[in-house]
Amino acid sequence: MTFINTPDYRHDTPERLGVLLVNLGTPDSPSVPDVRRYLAEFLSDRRVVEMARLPWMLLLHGWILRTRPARSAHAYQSIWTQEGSPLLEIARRQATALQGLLDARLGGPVRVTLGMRYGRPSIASGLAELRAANARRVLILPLYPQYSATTVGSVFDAVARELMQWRWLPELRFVNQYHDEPAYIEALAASVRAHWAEHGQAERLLLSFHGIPQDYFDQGDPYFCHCHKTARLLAETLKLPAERWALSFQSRLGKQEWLKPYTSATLEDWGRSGIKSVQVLSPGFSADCLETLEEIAVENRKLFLEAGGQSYEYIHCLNDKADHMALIADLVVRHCSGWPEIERPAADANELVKRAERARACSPSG
Ligand SMILES: C=CC1=C(C)c2cc3[nH]c(cc4nc(cc5[nH]c(cc1n2)c(C)c5CCC(=O)O)C(CCC(=O)O)=C4C)c(C)c3C=C
Ligand SMILES: [Fe+2]
Ligand SMILES: [Fe+2]
Repeated sequence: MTFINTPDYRHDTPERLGVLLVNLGTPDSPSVPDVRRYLAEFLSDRRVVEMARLPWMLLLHGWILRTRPARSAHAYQSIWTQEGSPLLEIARRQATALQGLLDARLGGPVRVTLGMRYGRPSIASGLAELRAANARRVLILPLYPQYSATTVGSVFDAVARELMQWRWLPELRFVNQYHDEPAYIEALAASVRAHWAEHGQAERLLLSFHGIPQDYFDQGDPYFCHCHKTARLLAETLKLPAERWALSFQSRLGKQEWLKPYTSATLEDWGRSGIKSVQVLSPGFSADCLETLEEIAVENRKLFLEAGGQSYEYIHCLNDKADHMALIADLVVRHCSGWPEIERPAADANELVKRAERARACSPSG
């Protein structure tokens, strides 16, 4: 076997714990060629599109990648900022905040890096940074609260594919989901309450999650159930009666049936049936992105107002809010329990040096 990614860890420097924060990823720029490249990578993922390969590749390259990039690029241009794509910029802020929290709590033995499932910085580059930091233990933390094979499963594939090329593997742990974590539900509830304190309460609260094809759920993907549990716990925490809120699924693509009810249809129904004011939250997105800033905040607003609604407010994702990042830091600490960086933090910095010295005795160069 040829290992492409050598040389490996070092014997002579203190060991660290690495945290790879992962999110979906975004194009390098909102230009049509960059969006096409991004969509080609994303939509070639077998976890995302389960259709038989040959017909899907013909459809993808023969039609979708010739038509969709222009439309998607236009949408990306509308949300792009000086800092670039909101998803990536927020992910960077999240990584910085998490590093700060873990440093304050553990005194410095943890290195946080970022890896995007599609586009850059890649999962491979994030793992390489962790290896360069001598992170012998690694926690993979996909920032998807609800598990789906299309997202979390796909992150696993990318990590495994990269590590197949390493000779010296890290110890590895993986966060699968955190859809019912009390601190996550409480952070969502706090963001809704803060919005209510400033703007008052609308007639209805819509909890809109990214959809997946219905067929994936029928075959066993637990995503639908995770979304429902998150929504129920949030409504209970907010003490919202059933008639004041609903759950829906957005971002449908293609002609097949996706999870229902659709966000767009729900908002149109509400507008037509005399509901005047709504607030919309997307609890499944840990960071604002195209799907919230354009599809929810702009497109769906238009649908509701055209159907007769009068007031439409979008409540932002948790992004790098303090309570959100504190819960992520807590997830890290709990998932890494038993590992030395967590169990014997700052007070034992000397111990780390001593261990590095002991290890040097058996390194080829030592
Ligand atoms: C076949 C398609 C798709 C599945 C299944 C899917 C699942 C899924 N996606 C997210 C989160 C995000 N998706 C985003 C954008 C996006 N999603 C799809 C397709 C599927 N997603 C496409 C083609 C796009 C690109 C934009 C477009 O052309 O419409 C984003 C935003 C990325 C950004 O750059 O801002 C996120 C985030 C989840 C959580 C999910 C399943 C649970
Ligand atoms: Fe998506
Ligand atoms: Fe979308």
